[in-house]
Amino acid sequence: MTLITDVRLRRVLDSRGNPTVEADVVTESGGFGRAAAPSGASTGEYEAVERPPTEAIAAAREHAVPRLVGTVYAGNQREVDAALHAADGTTDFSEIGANSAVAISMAAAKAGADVLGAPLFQHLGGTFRGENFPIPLGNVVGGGEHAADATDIQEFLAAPVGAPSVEDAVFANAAVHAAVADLLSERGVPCGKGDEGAWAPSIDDSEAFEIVAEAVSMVQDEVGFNIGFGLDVAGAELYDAESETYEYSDRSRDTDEQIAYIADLVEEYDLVYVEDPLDEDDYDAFADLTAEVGDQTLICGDDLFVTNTNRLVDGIDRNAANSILIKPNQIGTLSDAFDAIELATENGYDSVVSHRSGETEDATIAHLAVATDAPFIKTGAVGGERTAKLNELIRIADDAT
Ligand SMILES: C=C(OP(=O)(O)O)C(=O)O
Ligand SMILES: [Mg+2]
Repeated sequence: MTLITDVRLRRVLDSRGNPTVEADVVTESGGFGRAAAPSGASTGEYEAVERPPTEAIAAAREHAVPRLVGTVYAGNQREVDAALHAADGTTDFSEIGANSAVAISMAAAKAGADVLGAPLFQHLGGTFRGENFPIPLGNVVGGGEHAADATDIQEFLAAPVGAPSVEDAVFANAAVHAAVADLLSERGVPCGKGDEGAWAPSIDDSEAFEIVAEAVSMVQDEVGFNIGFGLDVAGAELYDAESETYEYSDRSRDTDEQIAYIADLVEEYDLVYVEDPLDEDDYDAFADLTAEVGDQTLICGDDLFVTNTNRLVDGIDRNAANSILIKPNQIGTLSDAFDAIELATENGYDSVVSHRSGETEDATIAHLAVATDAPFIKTGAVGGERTAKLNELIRIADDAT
């Protein structure tokens, strides 16, 4: 019943107004799935390759579609993803593009769920999934590669760790986002939003820390549960390999100073989450920081691990980080993303399923997080392409998908 009978690919718009790949998968019995690839701006050096959409679509039509249609069952995700790898023939999807691969992989999963008449999370995770929900990390202030003239640190994230339900958590993040706007306005700071909907004021990091800490504490008092906050430093974007320093607007830090700086921030703001505090090549520095503060906070590898089990094995061997960001398009298929989550879980690393800065209304990651029992999801706080995922989580909790 889930035999794939058609795969259609097209260019659609992403949230930055750039073209991206959308895939439709149709099965023998009329099952249908549609999914679109997201796209990063602060991409890791070791990510699978995103090709220009027109090229990715042409290559996938030539190499992948003939291998899937009439041969592969959408209900068998491993088979779909193995066919995508075989069609591509490289280790990094540089032939058909990770954007074509991930769009097809996710669309096939949805077509498989459609035939079964099961919600996507249940098709992917099994019948006993759907009881636990990830804590949403929502960025409320940001800069780095996501906004010009804003903070050096890429993302300041609300983390409603004490929320009694996913719905409460989602609304708490939106309330922190709104509280930040009020505080900025009180200070007379004008601002627009960055790529992910976070406020992007022209302030330095220390002022952002003050404002976010205050906003979090205000909302925490209102809602009566614990809200922490976290960061995505996007350290690789700050790191200058030539001088071996992290370049902030007001100063440079060498690696030891960067480790000490982050450890101080964890202490001072009781941070519950720190993503990519260090350069993507520096496992040793990640290990040093994890040894120092890893019992107090999550140290998460995004550009460090790029959802890749080979890189995660290296991290586990060296005790670098204690958490991994999971972005399906960094690795190209849902099966590979699943393998990364499984390996992480087996080794005590928490998984954080994540959006990209360039997104669409696709909500697959909400289902992926529930299917894998991931403890966290990072998908923004406001904005249509972000709320697509947050609202889907609320619907899953309400049994309404
Ligand atoms: C979501 C992120 O940004 P991008 O998609 O630009 O890599 C991130 O760095 O975690
Ligand atoms: Mg990141």
